[in-house]
Amino acid sequence: MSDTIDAVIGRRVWDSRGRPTVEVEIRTTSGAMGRAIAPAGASTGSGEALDRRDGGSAFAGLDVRGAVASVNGEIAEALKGRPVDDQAGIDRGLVELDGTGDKSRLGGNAIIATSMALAHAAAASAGLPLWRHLAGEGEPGPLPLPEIQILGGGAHAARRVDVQDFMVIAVGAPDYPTALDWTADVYRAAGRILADAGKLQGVADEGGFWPAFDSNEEALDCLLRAIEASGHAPGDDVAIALDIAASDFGTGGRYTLARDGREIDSDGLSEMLLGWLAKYPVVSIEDPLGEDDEEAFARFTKAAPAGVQVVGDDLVTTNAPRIAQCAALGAGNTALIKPNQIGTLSETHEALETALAKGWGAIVSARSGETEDVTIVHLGVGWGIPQLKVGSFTRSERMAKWNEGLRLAEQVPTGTALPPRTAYPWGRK
Ligand SMILES: C=C(OP(=O)(O)O)C(=O)O
Ligand SMILES: [Mg+2]
Repeated sequence: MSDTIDAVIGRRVWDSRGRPTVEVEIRTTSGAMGRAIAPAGASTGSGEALDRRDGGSAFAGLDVRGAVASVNGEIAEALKGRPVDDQAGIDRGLVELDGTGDKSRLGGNAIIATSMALAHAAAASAGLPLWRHLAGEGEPGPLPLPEIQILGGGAHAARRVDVQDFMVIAVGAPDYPTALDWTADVYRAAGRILADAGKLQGVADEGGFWPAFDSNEEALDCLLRAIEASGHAPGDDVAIALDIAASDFGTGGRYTLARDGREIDSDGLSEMLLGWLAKYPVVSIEDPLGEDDEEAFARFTKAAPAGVQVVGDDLVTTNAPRIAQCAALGAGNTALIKPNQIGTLSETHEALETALAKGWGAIVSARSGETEDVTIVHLGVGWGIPQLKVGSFTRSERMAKWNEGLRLAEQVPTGTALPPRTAYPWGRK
């Protein structure tokens, strides 16, 4: 007889932007416990599950008391007595109980925290680490390759520059711990360069430096110089990854650039970005065009140099049918996987499987509003997702995840090595 759910507790806790969010704790009759916290995005895609938010005065529209009440009321009532290992059945039940299609009645935040807490409780009940429980009978993947923000911009840094994330991927690192070492070298080098130039303005939402740059290109030049100054070979050892988050500065194929207010069309934006791909060692570019600009997204994907990863985030919002639709159009070749975009772990897994079945790559990702929750690292290992995106290499809500990866590196039976270089499209050696 499988262990059953005894109690579901919703709790109001805080995220890294100082906003309330939802924590869920699930206890079983055998005494097992699982706990998870919902993250929150700032540059959200329009297809995302909707958080339930409320509150007056300082928290107008930002509080989560209603979502917490959903957990302690309807959700707790529906889950009590159910087998803790029935993730698929319970996730389906949550979607049906909500009944809206966008999860707005119970709250996307209430539902994803419940769904993730359930996985933690089932793992604890079985006496397994979460990654092992998630892998089931299958072989867990190796540690995912880290994608880490060095400079922040866009909606996460008051639009000082258009591009939201200037990141690095240590493509030449032999293993996960070394990838973190090399990224730390680049982060420190960037800090020194910015401080010397008097361009430092603290850190953006995800902990990357928030520089006083006057153009996207100035940021790209700085990042390239930081890689060089760190002693690692740009492109071969440490490459650049960008999240343009273009939906944040354009709709209907018209884009407005932050510094000069200039408006450009889809072709103009594509041309600018393709120029960067030719000039800088960029191996991955996310949301280069807006979520409603699929045709241009497809043209860009085709025009991008071979081996460059073109990632859909706002474009596909971790939604399996949408990933299939974009794959058919040729818009993108890699899906960003954010569990709270779709709202349950089962639907997240379906999105991942759809992406992989279409020949796409996949990156499991944190949100700009985060907490100490480390569930996504276990998804990366348990489900064999090849890459992991978690903002910067500072701020503890980010370090909780990178450090959890180091712990898992001691446990994953396939060892700590990244998949063979040839498994990655950007292999350059
Ligand atoms: C992590 C991101 O930011 P947010 O959580 O604000 O969507 C992103 O756009 O990839
Ligand atoms: Mg993004």
